[in-house]
Amino acid sequence: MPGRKKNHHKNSNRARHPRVQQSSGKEQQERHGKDASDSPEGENQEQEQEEEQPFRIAHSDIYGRYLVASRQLEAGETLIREEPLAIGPCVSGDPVCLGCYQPVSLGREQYRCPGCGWPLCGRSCSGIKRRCGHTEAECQLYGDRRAVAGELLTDRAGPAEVRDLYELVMIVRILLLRQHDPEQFELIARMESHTAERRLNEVLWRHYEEKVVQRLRNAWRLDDLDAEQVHEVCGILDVNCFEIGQNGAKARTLYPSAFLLAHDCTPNTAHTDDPASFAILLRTSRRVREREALTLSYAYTLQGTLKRRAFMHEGKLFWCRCRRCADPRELGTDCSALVCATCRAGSVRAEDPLEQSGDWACDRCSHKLGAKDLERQLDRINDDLEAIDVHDIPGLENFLLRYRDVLRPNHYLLLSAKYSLCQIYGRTEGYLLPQMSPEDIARKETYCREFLEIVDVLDPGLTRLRGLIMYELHAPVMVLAQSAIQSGQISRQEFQRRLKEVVKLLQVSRDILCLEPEGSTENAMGLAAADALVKMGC
Ligand SMILES: C[S@@+](CC[C@H](N)C(=O)[O-])C[C@H]1O[C@@H](n2cnc3c(N)ncnc32)[C@H](O)[C@@H]1O
Repeated sequence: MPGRKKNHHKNSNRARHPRVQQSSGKEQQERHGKDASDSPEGENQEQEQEEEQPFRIAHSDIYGRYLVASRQLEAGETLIREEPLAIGPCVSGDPVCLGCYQPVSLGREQYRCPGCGWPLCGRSCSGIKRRCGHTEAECQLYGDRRAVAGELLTDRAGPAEVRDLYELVMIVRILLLRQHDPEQFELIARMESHTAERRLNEVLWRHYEEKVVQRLRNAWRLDDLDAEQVHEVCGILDVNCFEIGQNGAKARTLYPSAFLLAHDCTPNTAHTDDPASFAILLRTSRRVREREALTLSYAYTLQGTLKRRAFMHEGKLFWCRCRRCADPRELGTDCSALVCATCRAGSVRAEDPLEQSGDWACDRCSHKLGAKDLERQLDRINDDLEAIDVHDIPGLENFLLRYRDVLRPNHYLLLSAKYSLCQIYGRTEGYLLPQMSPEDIARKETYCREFLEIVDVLDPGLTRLRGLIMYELHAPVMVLAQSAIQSGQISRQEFQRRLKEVVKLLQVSRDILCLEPEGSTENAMGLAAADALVKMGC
């Protein structure tokens, strides 16, 4: 889930988000799943005051600590706006500037920090000597270890080496906080790390022992390193980090209270981040009942149950058992179903989706498939999709054709291709709207509608995906309506009906996308929607 701004005071995080209240002892004992409309007992005056706050902390055996709505919340209410306690590059093979997290190259021409040799976007990067960027303390530490840090980052370094070096940055930053800002460090140290469970996973534990603890101790000569504490920090990062970034920047962040949100595969909040301060802006995406858990999705919502659950289990150490995960049809979307390879008529779905390694079965014949085989098949199809250039319209169309007899139409891999097509039809040379045939325009409209139907169920309300797809949909509806009225194919009345739909699509996408931070691509689309409405006289 995740700038450059004036130095923020260490207390600013706490000042800029609503005060988080602890819930009553009674509520802390409450298990998740209890009817959210139950009225809390033992309400007192103090609690009445708390009603002013949009949320408070509760506790359950399943979620641990989590946030609940302290009153009914309407869609679009701001819940949290807070700056990160810690920020650093994501764990990937892509080098970024340590100040602003924009991509950099590792070639000779790339500007480097004179102090430590790490690549920076330029000497005027706004993140230099800033708390949310490349600090003096970090520069000195790396500078003293040039031979094991910055100097290895050349264009001869492979992606694994680059990844390993960048992975250390945020860990080192948190360890530096321990010395330079113990109060902030303490807030991070209180986050869930799942260290005991992680220790049982030999592969994972060895990775962090070799790539992090031993490297920092032996190569980086951080002699006073407490190995347990480093493992704890690694766990905290894996469990609590948001991946953020706008306009090409990519960073991971820890926030003082947003980390408390529980996961749900159809969440009731949406968030974005401010490109200048890296602050998270968290809002309700739909109406939330009093005492309902506030949730966000830790995984990409438009993935199948098998993948989402595996992701959560691997990184966050829990098996999701939400309503969507428990339903073989994923709330009616069927976005994990396959076409039966035996009878070619039935649909293959998980017999019990909460049983990760259980069988998948056809609803028409006796065909069954083990989850492992299915995973391998899906991985192969996914590799095929990944191999297609994001602007390759014929390639993506061909992908849809190739797999239409293998995957059900709403399967998440087909949806992923359709989503790309929704965005590139009308924006790619050769397929700009005036260049497109009526058939291609109608195809864009169909993909947008199919995608929107699923997003309405899986990521409903004021969510970025809905805003984006509605903006994409308005154009083909408008163009086709205009050509249909001009050629006399539709009546004036039908034309008016279609125009009304265009206005509605633009209004909703404007309302959603204008919530995105200024300067972001999404916000620009929101402004374009607003502009189009003005031109239409609305
Ligand atoms: C980012 S932390 C959330 C805060 C955490 N509950 C705490 O007390 O610090 C993520 C962890 O919360 C728990 N969690 C969140 N959502 C959950 C869910 N839907 N089911 C089970 N556990 C969940 C898991 O232990 C997960 O690793």
